[in-house]
Amino acid sequence: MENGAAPTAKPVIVAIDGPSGTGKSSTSKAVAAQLGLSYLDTGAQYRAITWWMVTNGIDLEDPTAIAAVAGKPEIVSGTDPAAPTITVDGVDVAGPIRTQEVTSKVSAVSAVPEVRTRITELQRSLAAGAEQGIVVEGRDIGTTVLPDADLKIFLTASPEARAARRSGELKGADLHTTREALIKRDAADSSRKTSPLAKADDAVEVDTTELTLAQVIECVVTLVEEKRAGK
Ligand SMILES: Nc1ncnc2c1ncn2[C@@H]1O[C@H](COP(=O)(O)OP(=O)(O)OP(=O)(O)O)[C@@H](O)[C@H]1O
Ligand SMILES: Nc1ccn([C@H]2C[C@H](O)[C@@H](COP(=O)(O)O)O2)c(=O)n1
Repeated sequence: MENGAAPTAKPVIVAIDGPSGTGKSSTSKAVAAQLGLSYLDTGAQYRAITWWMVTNGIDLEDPTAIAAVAGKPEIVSGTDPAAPTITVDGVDVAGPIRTQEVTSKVSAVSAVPEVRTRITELQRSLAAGAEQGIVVEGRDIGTTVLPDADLKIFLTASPEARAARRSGELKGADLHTTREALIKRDAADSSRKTSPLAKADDAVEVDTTELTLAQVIECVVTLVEEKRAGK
């Protein structure tokens, strides 16, 4: 190098999409931490705006009512993979956005185009500001939010494996009920008109059904490293 400075790696943008319980959050966080990248959980942003709507008594059966207030809450995501944060109007909502009530309503709110436009702007701005690069996980990252991402991954797993993982988290939750709820949410997320859950044509599909989390992380780290090496 002319000035003697070490060459700096170009920021890398990684998009990880897939249905619920395929391991997007666990994988993305670990890959980002291992590679020194930022991390963005876009589902948390949709959950945060849903939490705000529930808290403020917005009629979630009425897309026009949702659209009218979509610009009101200020949503801030912290992108350190070791300690990701999410606030709404300065309130830490990391816990409240994981309640059953929010989970059951988030698909309806996230289907409203004005909500998606708002949240997509936030996501693009965070990705553009990530100095080392970022791992962004969600449903439409490779197709809509960051179509020029350096690497796109689409995680899948059987409904049975996903339900077993979720039941393990929700101590004692009934496997059948959990499986049905996952399938219902996936159907809603895949069938909405605006940027549905979908695999980008140029995404690498990884079926995690028979893989441990450690194996999935290793697989994605290798794919990012190969991409960075120009392979
Ligand atoms: N390959 C795997 N094998 C076993 N368990 C896994 C695997 N990947 C993830 N898990 C576990 O499954 C659960 C769900 O994973 P995670 O939250 O990462 O999925 P997700 O795709 O982000 O789900 P959602 O979209 O609903 O947020 C977690 O408890 C996680 O530890
Ligand atoms: N890019 C995204 C991310 C999430 N959503 C919606 C659809 C999901 O059911 C919901 C919650 O996501 P999770 O926390 O389970 O990852 O948010 C979306 O529409 N687009």
